[in-house]
Amino acid sequence: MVIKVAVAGPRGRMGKEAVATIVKNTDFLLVSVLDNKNGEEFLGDNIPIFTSLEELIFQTEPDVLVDLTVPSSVFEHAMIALDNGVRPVIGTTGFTDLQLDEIRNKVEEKEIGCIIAPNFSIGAVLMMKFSQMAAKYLPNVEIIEMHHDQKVDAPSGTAIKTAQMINETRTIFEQGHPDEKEIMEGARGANFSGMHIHSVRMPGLVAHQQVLLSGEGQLLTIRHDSFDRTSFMSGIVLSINEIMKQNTLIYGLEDIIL
Ligand SMILES: NC(=O)C1=CN([C@@H]2O[C@H](COP(=O)(O)OP(=O)(O)OC[C@H]3O[C@@H](n4cnc5c(N)ncnc54)[C@H](O)[C@@H]3O)[C@@H](O)[C@H]2O)C=CC1
Ligand SMILES: O=C(O)C1=N[C@H](C(=O)O)C[C@H](O)C1
Repeated sequence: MVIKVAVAGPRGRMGKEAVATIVKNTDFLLVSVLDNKNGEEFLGDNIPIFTSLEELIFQTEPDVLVDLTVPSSVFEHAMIALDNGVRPVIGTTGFTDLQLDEIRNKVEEKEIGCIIAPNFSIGAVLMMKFSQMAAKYLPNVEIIEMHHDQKVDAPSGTAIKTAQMINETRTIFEQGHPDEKEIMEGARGANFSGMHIHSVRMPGLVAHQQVLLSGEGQLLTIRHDSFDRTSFMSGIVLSINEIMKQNTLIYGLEDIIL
């Protein structure tokens, strides 16, 4: 069966790459795209562009909505898709915990699958998993994520997910000196259960993260680099195929890849 796919954010950095990947894949049919800044009626020769998700769903009946937009619209897209029986595959980051809970509840109510993948690249998923394993033995953790300077959310979705996974194996404690004081605000980064997350934004970067884990007299560094957005595409293909078989919320690809 060919899977009918719609893409939200088709003209963004990730959206363009995803559209090209989906069009090339003979298991998928790109039926429509959702963009907030329209001007034309079609993307390429014949893919209709919509500015209303409800209208897109009504007219083109996708099985899956791939969302690669912005933190301020992704939650609404996910809820509309689920309410209309369309399975979301979400790469957009910047969800709040409350929004994640609401999506989880909606997925349970509707009994259709939804994937939220903070990072679609296999290397990044392995970096998160290895960091989770290592933190059990080396519980002093600092996460340094580095991205291009057009990114609107900080910390990155990958850094938050890494910290959440580490939190499952690391005994919670406040790192650093008990009397530590920031002379300049933000010097120690964000604090997640006592471990710290630092966000770097610079032109020329794509998506990079290193996790520093230390113990007595030793430091382990686990690093992943995405040099190109093609690194995310196999995860998007896997997610579109997988979500057709699922009826729960999958948050992070580690549960379906590893
Ligand atoms: N999960 C993953 O592996 C990855 C996730 N991302 C995330 O994907 C998202 C997009 O990243 P980029 O492509 O770099 O951003 P971008 O800014 O290049 O693209 C976003 C696109 O969404 C469009 N857009 C904004 N609001 C919209 C709406 N309401 N409806 C439809 N389209 C809308 C914009 O016009 C823009 O073309 C970000 O949240 C980023 O963090 C990025 C790379 C990998
Ligand atoms: O905005 C990006 O570029 C990326 N966003 C995701 C995140 O916030 O973790 C995934 C990847 O790091 C690229």
